Amino acid sequence: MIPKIKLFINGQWVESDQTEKVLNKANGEPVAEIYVAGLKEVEQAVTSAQRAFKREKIAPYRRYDILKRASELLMERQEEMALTLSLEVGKTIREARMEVSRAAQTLLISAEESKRIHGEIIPISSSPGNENRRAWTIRQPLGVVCAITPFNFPANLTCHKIGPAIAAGNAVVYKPASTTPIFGAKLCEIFLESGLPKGYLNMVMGPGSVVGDALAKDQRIDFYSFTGSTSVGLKLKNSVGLRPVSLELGSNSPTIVHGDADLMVAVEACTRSAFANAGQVCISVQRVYVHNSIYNDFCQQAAALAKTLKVGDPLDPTTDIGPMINEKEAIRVEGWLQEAVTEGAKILVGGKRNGPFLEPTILTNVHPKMKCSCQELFAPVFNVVSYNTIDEALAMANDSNYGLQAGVFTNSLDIASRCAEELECGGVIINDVSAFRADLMPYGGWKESGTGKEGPRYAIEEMTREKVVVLKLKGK
Ligand SMILES: NC(=O)c1ccc[n+]([C@@H]2O[C@H](COP(=O)([O-])OP(=O)(O)OC[C@H]3O[C@@H](n4cnc5c(N)ncnc54)[C@H](O)[C@@H]3O)[C@@H](O)[C@H]2O)c1
Ligand SMILES: O=C[C@H](O)CS(=O)(=O)O
Repeated sequence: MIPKIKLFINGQWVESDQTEKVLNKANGEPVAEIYVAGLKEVEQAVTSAQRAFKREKIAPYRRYDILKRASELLMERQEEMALTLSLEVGKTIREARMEVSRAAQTLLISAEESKRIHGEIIPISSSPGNENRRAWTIRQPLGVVCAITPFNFPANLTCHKIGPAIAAGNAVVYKPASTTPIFGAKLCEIFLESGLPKGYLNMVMGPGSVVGDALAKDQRIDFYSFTGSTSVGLKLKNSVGLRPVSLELGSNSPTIVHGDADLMVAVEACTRSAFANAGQVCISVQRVYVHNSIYNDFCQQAAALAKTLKVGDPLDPTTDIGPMINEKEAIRVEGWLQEAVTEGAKILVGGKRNGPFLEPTILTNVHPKMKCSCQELFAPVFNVVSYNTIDEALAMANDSNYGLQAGVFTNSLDIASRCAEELECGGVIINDVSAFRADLMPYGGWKESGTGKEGPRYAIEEMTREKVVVLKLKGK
Protein backbone atom coordinates (compact mmCIF):
# COMPACT_ATOMS: atom_id res chain seq x y z
CA MET A 1 0.00 0.00 0.00
CA ILE A 2 1.64 3.25 -1.08
CA PRO A 3 1.30 6.31 1.20
CA LYS A 4 -1.25 9.02 0.33
CA ILE A 5 0.25 12.45 0.87
CA LYS A 6 -2.01 15.35 1.76
CA LEU A 7 -1.64 19.07 1.22
CA PHE A 8 -0.38 21.08 4.21
CA ILE A 9 -2.52 24.15 4.90
CA ASN A 10 -2.72 26.15 8.13
CA GLY A 11 -0.95 23.45 10.11
CA GLN A 12 -3.39 20.76 8.95
CA TRP A 13 -3.07 17.89 6.46
CA VAL A 14 -5.78 18.46 3.84
CA GLU A 15 -7.29 16.24 1.14
CA SER A 16 -8.53 17.48 -2.24
CA ASP A 17 -10.75 16.10 -5.01
CA GLN A 18 -7.93 14.82 -7.17
CA THR A 19 -4.89 12.59 -6.68
CA GLU A 20 -1.82 11.77 -8.76
CA LYS A 21 0.79 9.03 -8.46
CA VAL A 22 4.47 9.76 -7.82
CA LEU A 23 6.64 7.23 -9.61
CA ASN A 24 9.90 5.51 -8.77
CA LYS A 25 12.04 7.05 -11.51
CA ALA A 26 14.13 3.92 -12.02
CA ASN A 27 11.30 1.44 -12.61
CA GLY A 28 8.12 3.46 -13.05
CA GLU A 29 6.38 1.88 -10.06
CA PRO A 30 4.16 4.18 -7.95
CA VAL A 31 5.83 5.09 -4.65
CA ALA A 32 3.20 7.52 -3.33
CA GLU A 33 -0.11 9.13 -4.20
CA ILE A 34 -0.44 12.89 -3.69
CA TYR A 35 -3.54 15.00 -3.29
CA VAL A 36 -3.48 17.60 -6.06
CA ALA A 37 -4.46 21.14 -5.11
CA GLY A 38 -7.29 22.85 -6.93
CA LEU A 39 -7.99 26.59 -7.03
CA LYS A 40 -9.86 26.27 -3.72
CA GLU A 41 -6.85 24.79 -1.92
CA VAL A 42 -4.48 27.36 -3.43
CA GLU A 43 -6.76 30.14 -2.18
CA GLN A 44 -6.89 28.54 1.28
CA ALA A 45 -3.10 28.22 1.43
CA VAL A 46 -2.49 31.88 0.60
CA THR A 47 -5.21 32.96 3.05
CA SER A 48 -3.57 30.84 5.74
CA ALA A 49 -0.16 32.40 5.13
CA GLN A 50 -1.49 35.95 5.08
CA ARG A 51 -3.51 35.44 8.27
CA ALA A 52 -0.56 33.86 10.07
CA PHE A 53 1.70 36.76 9.12
CA LYS A 54 -0.88 39.28 10.33
CA ARG A 55 -1.73 37.27 13.45
CA GLU A 56 1.72 37.00 14.94
CA LYS A 57 5.29 37.98 14.20
CA ILE A 58 7.94 35.41 15.10
CA ALA A 59 10.82 36.97 17.03
CA PRO A 60 14.28 36.36 15.51
CA TYR A 61 15.47 34.21 18.41
CA ARG A 62 12.43 31.93 17.88
CA ARG A 63 13.08 31.78 14.14
CA TYR A 64 16.60 30.67 15.04
CA ASP A 65 15.31 27.96 17.38
CA ILE A 66 12.75 26.67 14.87
CA LEU A 67 15.21 26.53 11.95
CA LYS A 68 17.99 25.00 14.03
CA ARG A 69 15.58 22.34 15.30
CA ALA A 70 14.36 21.65 11.76
CA SER A 71 17.96 21.17 10.66
CA GLU A 72 18.54 18.69 13.50
CA LEU A 73 15.32 16.79 12.77
CA LEU A 74 16.24 16.55 9.10
CA MET A 75 19.57 14.98 9.96
CA GLU A 76 17.90 12.58 12.41
CA ARG A 77 15.79 11.39 9.45
CA GLN A 78 18.63 11.47 6.91
CA GLU A 79 18.37 7.85 5.78
CA GLU A 80 14.59 8.03 5.35
CA MET A 81 14.90 11.31 3.45
CA ALA A 82 17.71 10.01 1.25
CA LEU A 83 15.61 6.99 0.30
CA THR A 84 12.76 9.35 -0.56
CA LEU A 85 15.01 11.42 -2.84
CA SER A 86 16.46 8.35 -4.49
CA LEU A 87 13.01 6.97 -5.26
CA GLU A 88 11.28 10.16 -6.39
CA VAL A 89 14.18 11.80 -8.27
CA GLY A 90 16.22 8.76 -9.30
CA LYS A 91 19.42 10.17 -7.83
CA THR A 92 21.86 7.63 -6.44
CA ILE A 93 21.56 6.90 -2.73
CA ARG A 94 25.05 8.35 -2.26
CA GLU A 95 24.00 11.62 -3.91
CA ALA A 96 20.74 11.61 -1.97
CA ARG A 97 22.49 11.32 1.40
CA MET A 98 24.76 14.19 0.42
CA GLU A 99 21.81 16.33 -0.59
CA VAL A 100 20.03 15.78 2.72
CA SER A 101 23.09 16.85 4.71
CA ARG A 102 23.48 19.93 2.50
CA ALA A 103 19.81 20.79 3.01
CA ALA A 104 20.24 20.51 6.76
CA GLN A 105 23.25 22.83 6.54
CA THR A 106 21.20 25.30 4.49
CA LEU A 107 18.58 25.39 7.27
CA LEU A 108 21.30 25.87 9.90
CA ILE A 109 22.87 28.74 7.95
CA SER A 110 19.37 30.26 7.65
CA ALA A 111 18.96 29.92 11.42
CA GLU A 112 22.23 31.76 12.03
CA GLU A 113 21.34 34.50 9.57
CA SER A 114 17.98 35.07 11.30
CA LYS A 115 19.98 36.69 14.13
CA ARG A 116 21.82 39.06 11.77
CA ILE A 117 18.96 40.97 10.17
CA HIS A 118 19.35 44.68 11.01
CA GLY A 119 19.28 48.21 9.69
CA GLU A 120 21.83 50.98 10.21
CA ILE A 121 22.17 54.41 11.73
CA ILE A 122 22.09 57.18 9.11
CA PRO A 123 24.36 60.17 9.94
CA ILE A 124 21.61 62.57 8.91
CA SER A 125 22.89 65.43 11.05
CA SER A 126 25.91 65.58 8.81
CA SER A 127 23.66 67.21 6.23
CA PRO A 128 23.39 70.96 6.94
CA GLY A 129 20.16 72.05 8.65
CA ASN A 130 19.45 68.58 10.00
CA GLU A 131 21.41 68.82 13.22
CA ASN A 132 18.23 68.20 15.23
CA ARG A 133 17.19 65.10 13.35
CA ARG A 134 18.13 61.46 13.83
CA ALA A 135 17.67 58.68 11.26
CA TRP A 136 18.02 54.95 11.02
CA THR A 137 16.81 52.11 8.80
CA ILE A 138 14.87 49.00 9.72
CA ARG A 139 14.60 45.80 7.68
CA GLN A 140 11.16 44.15 7.65
CA PRO A 141 9.78 40.88 6.20
CA LEU A 142 7.81 41.22 2.97
CA GLY A 143 4.87 39.12 4.21
CA VAL A 144 3.87 36.11 2.07
CA VAL A 145 6.62 34.39 0.08
CA CYS A 146 5.73 31.92 -2.67
CA ALA A 147 8.43 29.26 -3.12
CA ILE A 148 8.35 27.22 -6.33
CA THR A 149 10.98 24.52 -6.76
CA PRO A 150 12.25 22.24 -9.58
CA PHE A 151 12.44 18.46 -9.66
CA ASN A 152 16.19 17.92 -9.43
CA PHE A 153 17.19 18.90 -5.87
CA PRO A 154 13.90 18.85 -3.94
CA ALA A 155 15.68 18.91 -0.58
CA ASN A 156 18.43 21.50 -0.89
CA LEU A 157 16.66 23.91 -3.22
CA THR A 158 13.48 23.86 -1.13
CA CYS A 159 15.50 24.61 2.00
CA HIS A 160 17.21 27.46 0.12
CA LYS A 161 13.77 29.08 -0.13
CA ILE A 162 11.86 28.09 2.99
CA GLY A 163 14.88 28.56 5.27
CA PRO A 164 15.61 32.20 4.38
CA ALA A 165 11.90 33.04 4.09
CA ILE A 166 11.26 31.91 7.67
CA ALA A 167 14.56 33.39 8.89
CA ALA A 168 13.38 36.73 7.52
CA GLY A 169 10.02 36.45 9.30
CA ASN A 170 7.83 35.71 6.26
CA ALA A 171 5.03 33.18 5.88
CA VAL A 172 5.40 30.70 3.00
CA VAL A 173 3.25 29.08 0.35
CA TYR A 174 5.36 26.34 -1.21
CA LYS A 175 4.83 24.41 -4.42
CA PRO A 176 7.21 21.54 -5.16
CA ALA A 177 7.64 20.03 -8.61
CA SER A 178 4.72 17.66 -9.15
CA THR A 179 7.13 14.84 -10.06
CA THR A 180 9.17 15.07 -6.83
CA PRO A 181 6.91 16.33 -4.01
CA ILE A 182 7.42 13.72 -1.30
CA PHE A 183 10.44 15.30 0.36
CA GLY A 184 8.55 18.60 0.59
CA ALA A 185 5.70 16.98 2.48
CA LYS A 186 8.15 15.43 4.93
CA LEU A 187 9.78 18.83 5.37
CA CYS A 188 6.38 20.22 6.41
CA GLU A 189 6.20 17.46 9.04
CA ILE A 190 9.60 18.58 10.30
CA PHE A 191 8.61 22.24 10.54
CA LEU A 192 5.39 21.29 12.35
CA GLU A 193 7.50 19.37 14.87
CA SER A 194 10.06 22.17 15.14
CA GLY A 195 7.35 24.53 16.45
CA LEU A 196 6.70 26.76 13.44
CA PRO A 197 3.36 28.49 14.15
CA LYS A 198 0.48 27.22 12.01
CA GLY A 199 0.00 29.00 8.72
CA TYR A 200 3.66 30.05 8.43
CA LEU A 201 4.29 27.14 6.07
CA ASN A 202 1.72 25.85 3.58
CA MET A 203 2.34 23.32 0.79
CA VAL A 204 0.20 22.90 -2.32
CA MET A 205 1.06 20.18 -4.80
CA GLY A 206 0.06 19.95 -8.42
CA PRO A 207 0.89 20.85 -12.00
CA GLY A 208 2.67 24.15 -12.48
CA SER A 209 0.31 25.14 -15.27
CA VAL A 210 -2.63 25.03 -12.83
CA VAL A 211 -1.31 25.50 -9.29
CA GLY A 212 1.67 27.59 -10.37
CA ASP A 213 -0.49 29.83 -12.51
CA ALA A 214 -3.01 30.31 -9.70
CA LEU A 215 -0.22 31.31 -7.31
CA ALA A 216 1.21 33.76 -9.86
CA LYS A 217 -2.16 35.45 -10.12
CA ASP A 218 -2.81 35.73 -6.37
CA GLN A 219 -2.14 39.38 -5.55
CA ARG A 220 -1.83 38.60 -1.82
CA ILE A 221 1.59 37.09 -2.42
CA ASP A 222 4.40 39.59 -1.77
CA PHE A 223 7.43 37.78 -3.22
CA TYR A 224 8.09 34.86 -5.58
CA SER A 225 11.17 32.70 -5.18
CA PHE A 226 11.30 30.55 -8.32
CA THR A 227 13.80 27.94 -9.41
CA GLY A 228 13.24 26.19 -12.69
CA SER A 229 13.55 26.56 -16.44
CA THR A 230 14.08 29.90 -18.09
CA SER A 231 10.86 29.61 -20.09
CA VAL A 232 8.70 29.07 -17.01
CA GLY A 233 10.59 31.68 -15.03
CA LEU A 234 9.93 34.28 -17.70
CA LYS A 235 6.24 33.33 -17.77
CA LEU A 236 6.03 33.77 -14.01
CA LYS A 237 7.86 37.10 -14.08
CA ASN A 238 5.44 38.41 -16.69
CA SER A 239 2.47 37.35 -14.54
CA VAL A 240 3.49 38.95 -11.26
CA GLY A 241 3.74 42.56 -12.39
CA LEU A 242 5.59 44.92 -10.05
CA ARG A 243 5.95 42.36 -7.26
CA PRO A 244 9.53 41.25 -6.61
CA VAL A 245 10.69 37.88 -7.90
CA SER A 246 13.91 35.89 -7.64
CA LEU A 247 14.61 33.65 -10.63
CA GLU A 248 17.16 30.82 -10.52
CA LEU A 249 17.02 29.49 -14.05
CA GLY A 250 18.81 27.38 -16.63
CA SER A 251 22.38 27.20 -17.86
CA ASN A 252 24.84 25.48 -20.21
CA SER A 253 27.83 26.08 -17.98
CA PRO A 254 31.40 26.26 -19.34
CA THR A 255 34.60 25.03 -17.73
CA ILE A 256 37.99 26.09 -19.13
CA VAL A 257 41.00 23.77 -18.74
CA HIS A 258 44.16 25.70 -19.52
CA GLY A 259 47.41 24.14 -20.73
CA ASP A 260 49.11 24.60 -17.33
CA ALA A 261 46.30 22.87 -15.39
CA ASP A 262 46.80 19.67 -13.41
CA LEU A 263 45.37 17.36 -16.07
CA MET A 264 44.13 14.49 -13.92
CA VAL A 265 42.52 16.84 -11.40
CA ALA A 266 40.65 18.54 -14.22
CA VAL A 267 39.65 15.24 -15.87
CA GLU A 268 38.31 13.78 -12.61
CA ALA A 269 36.43 16.93 -11.66
CA CYS A 270 34.87 17.56 -15.09
CA THR A 271 33.91 13.94 -15.74
CA ARG A 272 32.49 13.08 -12.33
CA SER A 273 30.67 16.39 -12.03
CA ALA A 274 29.16 16.26 -15.53
CA PHE A 275 27.46 12.95 -14.71
CA ALA A 276 26.38 13.73 -11.12
CA ASN A 277 22.58 13.60 -10.64
CA ALA A 278 22.50 12.17 -14.19
CA GLY A 279 23.66 15.61 -15.36
CA GLN A 280 20.42 17.17 -14.10
CA VAL A 281 22.13 20.03 -12.31
CA CYS A 282 21.65 23.67 -13.28
CA ILE A 283 25.40 24.35 -13.07
CA SER A 284 26.37 21.00 -14.57
CA VAL A 285 29.57 20.74 -16.62
CA GLN A 286 28.22 20.93 -20.17
CA ARG A 287 30.84 22.79 -22.25
CA VAL A 288 34.51 22.00 -21.51
CA TYR A 289 37.13 24.11 -23.31
CA VAL A 290 40.58 22.48 -23.23
CA HIS A 291 43.85 24.02 -24.40
CA ASN A 292 45.09 22.25 -27.53
CA SER A 293 48.34 21.24 -25.83
CA ILE A 294 46.47 18.82 -23.54
CA TYR A 295 43.28 18.26 -25.55
CA ASN A 296 44.03 14.71 -26.74
CA ASP A 297 45.19 13.56 -23.31
CA PHE A 298 42.15 15.15 -21.69
CA CYS A 299 39.75 13.39 -24.09
CA GLN A 300 41.50 10.04 -23.69
CA GLN A 301 41.55 10.21 -19.87
CA ALA A 302 37.96 11.49 -19.62
CA ALA A 303 36.65 8.74 -21.90
CA ALA A 304 38.53 6.10 -19.91
CA LEU A 305 37.06 7.38 -16.65
CA ALA A 306 33.55 7.61 -18.12
CA LYS A 307 33.73 3.96 -19.14
CA THR A 308 34.32 2.94 -15.51
CA LEU A 309 31.14 4.60 -14.24
CA LYS A 310 28.22 2.34 -13.37
CA VAL A 311 24.76 3.19 -14.65
CA GLY A 312 21.94 1.43 -12.82
CA ASP A 313 19.74 1.10 -9.77
CA PRO A 314 20.05 4.32 -7.79
CA LEU A 315 19.48 2.41 -4.55
CA ASP A 316 22.60 0.33 -5.16
CA PRO A 317 25.45 2.08 -3.29
CA THR A 318 27.88 1.14 -6.08
CA THR A 319 25.85 2.96 -8.76
CA ASP A 320 27.35 6.16 -10.13
CA ILE A 321 24.55 7.30 -12.44
CA GLY A 322 20.84 6.72 -12.00
CA PRO A 323 17.98 7.39 -14.44
CA MET A 324 16.96 10.77 -15.76
CA ILE A 325 13.66 12.14 -14.46
CA ASN A 326 11.71 10.32 -17.17
CA GLU A 327 12.12 8.49 -20.47
CA LYS A 328 10.75 11.47 -22.44
CA GLU A 329 13.69 13.61 -21.32
CA ALA A 330 16.16 10.82 -22.15
CA ILE A 331 14.63 10.51 -25.62
CA ARG A 332 14.95 14.31 -26.06
CA VAL A 333 18.67 14.09 -25.34
CA GLU A 334 19.10 11.04 -27.55
CA GLY A 335 17.56 13.07 -30.38
CA TRP A 336 19.94 15.98 -29.72
CA LEU A 337 22.90 13.58 -29.82
CA GLN A 338 21.74 12.12 -33.14
CA GLU A 339 21.29 15.62 -34.54
CA ALA A 340 24.79 16.61 -33.40
CA VAL A 341 26.35 13.53 -34.99
CA THR A 342 24.49 14.21 -38.23
CA GLU A 343 26.00 17.70 -38.16
CA GLY A 344 29.54 16.36 -37.64
CA ALA A 345 29.94 15.81 -33.90
CA LYS A 346 31.63 12.65 -32.64
CA ILE A 347 30.50 10.52 -29.70
CA LEU A 348 33.75 9.76 -27.90
CA VAL A 349 32.05 7.49 -25.35
CA GLY A 350 28.47 6.59 -24.39
CA GLY A 351 25.38 7.72 -26.28
CA LYS A 352 23.19 4.69 -25.67
CA ARG A 353 19.82 4.94 -23.94
CA ASN A 354 17.84 2.30 -22.03
CA GLY A 355 14.47 3.71 -21.04
CA PRO A 356 15.18 6.71 -18.74
CA PHE A 357 18.84 5.65 -18.37
CA LEU A 358 21.46 7.34 -20.56
CA GLU A 359 25.10 6.27 -20.64
CA PRO A 360 27.68 8.87 -19.59
CA THR A 361 28.42 10.55 -22.89
CA ILE A 362 31.24 12.75 -24.15
CA LEU A 363 30.94 14.65 -27.45
CA THR A 364 33.75 16.15 -29.53
CA ASN A 365 33.79 18.11 -32.77
CA VAL A 366 30.82 20.12 -31.49
CA HIS A 367 29.75 23.32 -33.20
CA PRO A 368 28.47 26.14 -30.90
CA LYS A 369 25.15 26.28 -32.73
CA MET A 370 24.34 22.63 -32.01
CA LYS A 371 21.61 22.15 -29.37
CA CYS A 372 24.05 20.05 -27.30
CA SER A 373 26.16 23.19 -26.97
CA CYS A 374 23.92 26.25 -27.03
CA GLN A 375 20.86 24.86 -25.21
CA GLU A 376 20.63 23.38 -21.73
CA LEU A 377 21.30 19.63 -21.98
CA PHE A 378 20.39 18.75 -18.38
CA ALA A 379 21.66 15.21 -18.98
CA PRO A 380 24.77 13.03 -18.43
CA VAL A 381 26.50 14.49 -21.47
CA PHE A 382 29.30 17.01 -21.95
CA ASN A 383 31.21 18.50 -24.87
CA VAL A 384 34.99 18.92 -25.17
CA VAL A 385 36.25 21.70 -27.47
CA SER A 386 39.90 22.71 -27.99
CA TYR A 387 41.29 26.23 -28.07
CA ASN A 388 44.63 27.91 -28.78
CA THR A 389 44.51 31.10 -26.74
CA ILE A 390 42.69 32.16 -23.57
CA ASP A 391 41.01 34.89 -25.65
CA GLU A 392 39.40 32.16 -27.75
CA ALA A 393 38.35 30.19 -24.67
CA LEU A 394 36.77 33.24 -23.03
CA ALA A 395 34.96 34.17 -26.23
CA MET A 396 33.52 30.66 -26.61
CA ALA A 397 32.60 30.40 -22.91
CA ASN A 398 30.79 33.75 -23.06
CA ASP A 399 29.03 32.91 -26.34
CA SER A 400 25.86 31.83 -24.52
CA ASN A 401 22.41 33.19 -23.64
CA TYR A 402 23.05 31.84 -20.15
CA GLY A 403 25.45 33.00 -17.45
CA LEU A 404 25.15 31.04 -14.21
CA GLN A 405 28.62 29.78 -13.22
CA ALA A 406 31.91 28.85 -14.91
CA GLY A 407 34.93 26.79 -13.91
CA VAL A 408 38.59 27.52 -14.73
CA PHE A 409 41.56 25.18 -14.21
CA THR A 410 44.91 26.97 -14.36
CA ASN A 411 48.02 27.49 -12.24
CA SER A 412 48.50 31.02 -13.55
CA LEU A 413 47.24 33.80 -11.31
CA ASP A 414 47.09 36.11 -14.31
CA ILE A 415 44.91 33.70 -16.30
CA ALA A 416 42.72 33.06 -13.26
CA SER A 417 42.31 36.76 -12.58
CA ARG A 418 41.48 37.49 -16.21
CA CYS A 419 38.87 34.72 -16.32
CA ALA A 420 37.36 35.89 -13.03
CA GLU A 421 36.90 39.36 -14.47
CA GLU A 422 35.90 38.53 -18.04
CA LEU A 423 33.59 35.52 -17.74
CA GLU A 424 29.96 36.73 -18.04
CA CYS A 425 28.23 34.85 -15.27
CA GLY A 426 27.23 34.97 -11.62
CA GLY A 427 30.07 32.83 -10.29
CA VAL A 428 33.61 31.86 -11.40
CA ILE A 429 35.16 28.83 -9.74
CA ILE A 430 38.94 28.74 -10.01
CA ASN A 431 40.55 25.27 -10.08
CA ASP A 432 37.23 23.54 -9.91
CA VAL A 433 34.21 23.05 -12.15
CA SER A 434 31.18 25.25 -12.83
CA ALA A 435 29.12 22.89 -10.63
CA PHE A 436 30.82 23.88 -7.39
CA ARG A 437 28.53 25.49 -4.81
CA ALA A 438 28.91 26.13 -1.10
CA ASP A 439 25.44 26.80 0.29
CA LEU A 440 26.41 29.95 2.18
CA MET A 441 27.90 31.74 -0.84
CA PRO A 442 25.97 34.17 -3.06
CA TYR A 443 24.48 32.21 -5.96
CA GLY A 444 22.54 33.35 -8.98
CA GLY A 445 22.79 33.93 -12.70
CA TRP A 446 23.19 36.61 -15.34
CA LYS A 447 21.43 36.83 -18.70
CA GLU A 448 18.83 34.04 -19.15
CA SER A 449 20.10 32.22 -16.05
CA GLY A 450 18.00 34.48 -13.90
CA THR A 451 17.89 37.44 -11.55
CA GLY A 452 18.50 37.73 -7.82
CA LYS A 453 20.80 35.85 -5.48
CA GLU A 454 20.32 32.83 -3.23
CA GLY A 455 22.41 31.64 -0.37
CA PRO A 456 20.57 32.33 2.92
CA ARG A 457 22.10 35.74 3.67
CA TYR A 458 21.38 37.00 0.15
CA ALA A 459 17.93 35.46 -0.12
CA ILE A 460 17.01 37.11 3.20
CA GLU A 461 17.99 40.50 1.76
CA GLU A 462 15.60 39.87 -1.14
CA MET A 463 12.82 38.60 1.16
CA THR A 464 12.90 41.72 3.35
CA ARG A 465 12.60 45.43 2.63
CA GLU A 466 14.39 48.38 4.14
CA LYS A 467 12.61 51.41 5.60
CA VAL A 468 14.26 54.68 6.70
CA VAL A 469 12.95 56.38 9.85
CA VAL A 470 13.70 60.08 10.47
CA LEU A 471 13.08 61.63 13.90
CA LYS A 472 12.91 65.43 14.30
CA LEU A 473 13.86 66.36 17.89
CA LYS A 474 11.89 69.05 19.71
CA GLY A 475 15.13 70.92 20.68
CA LYS A 476 16.13 74.38 19.36
N1 LIG B 1 19.54 28.18 -11.27
C1 LIG B 1 19.28 27.27 -10.37
O1 LIG B 1 19.61 27.39 -9.18
C2 LIG B 1 18.54 26.02 -10.78
C3 LIG B 1 18.54 24.93 -9.90
C4 LIG B 1 17.86 23.77 -10.29
C5 LIG B 1 17.20 23.69 -11.51
N2 LIG B 1 17.22 24.78 -12.30
C6 LIG B 1 16.55 24.73 -13.61
O2 LIG B 1 15.29 24.05 -13.51
C7 LIG B 1 15.03 23.34 -14.72
C8 LIG B 1 14.69 21.91 -14.40
O3 LIG B 1 13.67 21.84 -13.42
P1 LIG B 1 12.14 21.62 -13.84
O4 LIG B 1 12.05 20.77 -15.05
O5 LIG B 1 11.41 21.23 -12.62
O6 LIG B 1 11.74 23.12 -14.26
P2 LIG B 1 10.28 23.68 -14.66
O7 LIG B 1 10.49 25.08 -15.04
O8 LIG B 1 9.62 22.75 -15.58
O9 LIG B 1 9.47 23.63 -13.28
C9 LIG B 1 9.95 24.31 -12.16
C10 LIG B 1 8.78 24.54 -11.19
O10 LIG B 1 7.87 25.45 -11.80
C11 LIG B 1 6.56 24.90 -11.76
N3 LIG B 1 5.79 25.46 -12.89
C12 LIG B 1 5.59 24.94 -14.12
N4 LIG B 1 4.81 25.76 -14.85
C13 LIG B 1 4.54 26.84 -14.06
C14 LIG B 1 3.79 28.04 -14.22
N5 LIG B 1 3.14 28.31 -15.35
N6 LIG B 1 3.71 28.91 -13.19
C15 LIG B 1 4.37 28.66 -12.02
N7 LIG B 1 5.08 27.53 -11.80
C16 LIG B 1 5.16 26.65 -12.82
C17 LIG B 1 6.79 23.41 -11.84
O11 LIG B 1 5.66 22.70 -11.40
C18 LIG B 1 7.97 23.27 -10.90
O12 LIG B 1 7.53 23.26 -9.57
C19 LIG B 1 16.31 23.45 -15.55
O13 LIG B 1 16.17 24.46 -16.51
C20 LIG B 1 17.36 23.86 -14.54
O14 LIG B 1 18.43 24.58 -15.09
C21 LIG B 1 17.88 25.94 -11.99
O1 LIG C 1 20.59 22.33 -9.92
C1 LIG C 1 21.18 23.30 -9.48
C2 LIG C 1 21.33 23.44 -8.00
O2 LIG C 1 21.77 24.72 -7.70
C3 LIG C 1 22.18 22.36 -7.47
S1 LIG C 1 22.59 22.58 -5.79
O3 LIG C 1 21.56 21.95 -4.95
O4 LIG C 1 22.64 24.01 -5.52
O5 LIG C 1 23.91 21.95 -5.67
